[in-house]
Amino acid sequence: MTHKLDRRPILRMNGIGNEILVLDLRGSDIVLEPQEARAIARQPGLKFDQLMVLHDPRGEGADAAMRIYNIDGSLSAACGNGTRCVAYALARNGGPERLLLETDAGPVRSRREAETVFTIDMGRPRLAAREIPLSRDVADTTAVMVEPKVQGAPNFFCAVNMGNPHAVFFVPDAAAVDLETLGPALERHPLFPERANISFAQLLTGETILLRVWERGTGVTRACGSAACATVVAAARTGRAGRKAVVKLPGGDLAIAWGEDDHVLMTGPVEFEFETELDASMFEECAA
Ligand SMILES: N[C@H](CCC[C@H](N)C(=O)O)C(=O)O
Repeated sequence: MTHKLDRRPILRMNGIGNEILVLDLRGSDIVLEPQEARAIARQPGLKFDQLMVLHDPRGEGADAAMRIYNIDGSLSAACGNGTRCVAYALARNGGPERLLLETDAGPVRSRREAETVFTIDMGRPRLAAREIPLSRDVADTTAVMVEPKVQGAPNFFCAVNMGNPHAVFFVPDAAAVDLETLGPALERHPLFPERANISFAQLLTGETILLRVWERGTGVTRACGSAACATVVAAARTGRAGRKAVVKLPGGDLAIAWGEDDHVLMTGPVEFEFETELDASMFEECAA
């Protein structure tokens, strides 16, 4: 049996514990179906939080276009940790140290800071209710009321779109939050027509924030880069912290800076784990 993805190399990496696969399909017109992404996630050692697939760019000067799959096969237009992994994947073996990547949320730039440390320009946060998107037209997205209420959840959150939708709840003790229960209930709350990534943030100092995240389409992860960006934007908008902060996630730290030009920069490390190949047998169930 043959399959369009047979013998395609795939890299397994992580960005501070966010489990990432990178699949470079440039030079082909192959598009991965959601069920094929889910089939890859079922392979031993290939379970991922996000699968970053590279395609030929549409525009001049861009290095690649990215399609980003969650473990449930749904697509996200942004993934900070995965974008650092892509930057490493293309820079290794003497490739470019600066990239321009196309996403459905607009262009994203990366630059190498050290062997395995990269800064990603995640672009401008979008803050209007229809841009998050929220299903209610609230004027102030810094304090959106959870209505209908969710038992055990705080009543208010700050909404930020970083290319993907985020709800940030500030709590006194992030470790005490029941993420497995509140995460799914809030991800699919009627306020979010496209679902949302759900963050619980605890201010440690004016420039250090502890963060735990339930990711849309994936669940609990050890880190989420776009959520770290959304959290610093939310903290700055509400006067809780400055525009530069270190966000401490279960898998490690990210340095976030919301610049005067409105762009959010995220700096952090990546770890290369292994390279392997896809093979046709992985997709047998998809064909059935
Ligand atoms: N882990 C990613 C975000 C994944 C977001 C995805 N779960 C969605 O928006 O559907 C990050 O580092 O930014």
